[in-house]
Amino acid sequence: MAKPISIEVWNPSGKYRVVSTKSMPGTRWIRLLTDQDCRVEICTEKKTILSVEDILALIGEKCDGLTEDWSEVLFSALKRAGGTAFSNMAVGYNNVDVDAATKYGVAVGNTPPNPFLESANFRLLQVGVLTETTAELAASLSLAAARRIVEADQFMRAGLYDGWLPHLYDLNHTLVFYECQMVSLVQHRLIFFEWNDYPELVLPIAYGQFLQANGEQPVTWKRAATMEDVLREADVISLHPILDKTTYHLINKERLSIMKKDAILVNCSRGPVVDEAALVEHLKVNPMFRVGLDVFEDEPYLKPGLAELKNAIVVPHIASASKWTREGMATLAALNVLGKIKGYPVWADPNLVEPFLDENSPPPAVCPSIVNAKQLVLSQKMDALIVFYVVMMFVLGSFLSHFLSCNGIDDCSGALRYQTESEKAKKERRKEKKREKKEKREKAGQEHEESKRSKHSHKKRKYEERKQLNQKDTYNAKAKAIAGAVEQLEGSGLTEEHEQPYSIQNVCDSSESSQDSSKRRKLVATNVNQNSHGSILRIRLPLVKQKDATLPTSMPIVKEKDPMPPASMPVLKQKDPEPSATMPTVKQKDLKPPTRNQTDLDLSRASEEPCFSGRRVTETAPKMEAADFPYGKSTSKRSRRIDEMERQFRELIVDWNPPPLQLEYSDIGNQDWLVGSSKRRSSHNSNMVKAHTEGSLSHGSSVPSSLQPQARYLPDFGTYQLPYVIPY
Ligand SMILES: O=C(O)[C@H](O)CO
Repeated sequence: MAKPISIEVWNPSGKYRVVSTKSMPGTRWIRLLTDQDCRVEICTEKKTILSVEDILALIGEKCDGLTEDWSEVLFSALKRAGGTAFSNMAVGYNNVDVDAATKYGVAVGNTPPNPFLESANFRLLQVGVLTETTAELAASLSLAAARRIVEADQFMRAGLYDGWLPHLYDLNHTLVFYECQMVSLVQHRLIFFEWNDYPELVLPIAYGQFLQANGEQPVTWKRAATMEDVLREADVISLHPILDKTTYHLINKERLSIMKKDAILVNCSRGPVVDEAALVEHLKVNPMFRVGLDVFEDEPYLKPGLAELKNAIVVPHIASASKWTREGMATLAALNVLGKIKGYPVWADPNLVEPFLDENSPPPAVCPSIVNAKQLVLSQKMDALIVFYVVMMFVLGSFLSHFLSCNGIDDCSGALRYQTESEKAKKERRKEKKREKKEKREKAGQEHEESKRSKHSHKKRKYEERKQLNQKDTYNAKAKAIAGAVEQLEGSGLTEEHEQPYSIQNVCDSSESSQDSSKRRKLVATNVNQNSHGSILRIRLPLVKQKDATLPTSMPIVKEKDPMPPASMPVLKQKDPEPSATMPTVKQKDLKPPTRNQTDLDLSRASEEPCFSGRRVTETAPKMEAADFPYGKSTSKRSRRIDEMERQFRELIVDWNPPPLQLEYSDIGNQDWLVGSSKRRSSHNSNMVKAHTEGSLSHGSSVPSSLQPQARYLPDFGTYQLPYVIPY
């Protein structure tokens, strides 16, 4: 039976029993535990190192957590007592059998920095609780060794100093740091000591960046390919590895032998990293070789002979010995235990310790650093800063993606896409509407001119119609070619656009159009579906002004109240009836040949235009039959009806050739009673006909076919004047 261990108890009625084998710096760690219903027992034994029996006695029969050097025996004892948490008050945990702890389901905490946790390198300047303090000591030992401070101190105490000498204790060294997370921070401290005037400092990139960021000239640095290279070249070597089987006796007899005879070796990591016995021998035969040691192979003991060597500086494992660091370590150790007892998740970024160390705010409800968290499958928790960072990256990513796509840049493939900015589209639409209104005004004026044009012979009109038909055919051919080219482009994926068009931007989109907006939407949808891969390519053809706007264009003109979907062909004015040879800007919907609804448009136009014989309609009709017409039976019926009417109109009126007349007397010109106010306008026509009639009479011949009566359009009445009027 082990003798009783002296303890002090905090919060005796606490639900959870937490034992500390040492009195740790500060009181915050105690408060954090007691606030969470923990009874805290602190060993007050004068012994620095407790025996296994002592610890077993401390554990007792019920213990929830504890801090001290630990092995299988202790972990099994802790397990038996119901304990699930252990924490080292140290970053290093070579004193802990982590596998045994894991076997007994006990979480092992440490006090970061922890270079071997995945998140350790998350932030460049993340320092943990020990880093800077350790760096300070490494730098101090380097400087002390380099400047022979301890020797100089002893020299003075021995009364040997009798005046200044030119070569007393001078030195010029290169610094090298081997395998450490703390390099940049060690160097940070070195800059604090203004060691950057040394000719060749071997430094990490991060330090150079740090200096530059602070407006300083980066010191030169280089990265050695092998450790041997470092050892051969360096004047000062500071060791900061963890201790495991790969770093045990890292510095041995052979490696010592390749180092410069006046090199400096510093060790603030773990004693067994250096073969201390070999070191003692090396120091003896190389009096200018110096060491600064914070840790020892048989700590707390020194290898025989070391204590007598003047070229060795030895300090009692004080690398972490600053108030802030040591109190911070105590806090982190306590929070590891508390977090496990409470079932908190594990902090995902253990080197980020500030949230735990801020005395003015409660620490996060997490375990700061559990080294066997993965093995125990403990859940992780990111700190708010990391979450914020991740969220921001996501938001920025989305924004960037949106920005790229809005600017026609495919962020995945890098391919360019046509622009789709709705702003641009709106502007275009506004322009289009203005243009359309202007056209309508012009047309209205042109229709007034129309009566003047009646002097055109039927032949000429037919010629013009044919010409227009040719133009239309040419246009259709070109439009087809363009559509083909566009299809190719679409196929190539170079110009694809992955959204529905905002509207169809041609005259049909006029605000004056009574076209039902839902129909417009339907049309959009239809066309979208027609697109094999769902992409839409928009190219707009420039509107070309007509030279003579009075004549019907070969392209359909959309009437205001046309209930049908917009024509697929754009308005093309006559000035340049051919489509532009340059790449036109036609919207994708504009690429189809005219469809049935265009016929309606044509017909409606024809019904206004006396010169419009209907032939064009007849000729266009077969094409339209073949055209893709997705609007259902009723519309086809209607079209057929219109076709029929058109045909009758043509047969009865347009193409009607009356039999030769024996004109005894004609009162054909005397139609004023019929047209009333249009008398003045029509009088010219009447007179003309009359003159011809009279001429015929005088020649006694039949009326030439060109003078055969025709239906005429009376624009003021919006109706036709038939060749023969039967008064009633
Ligand atoms: O590992 C550590 O944390 C240090 O060696 C303690 O000072």
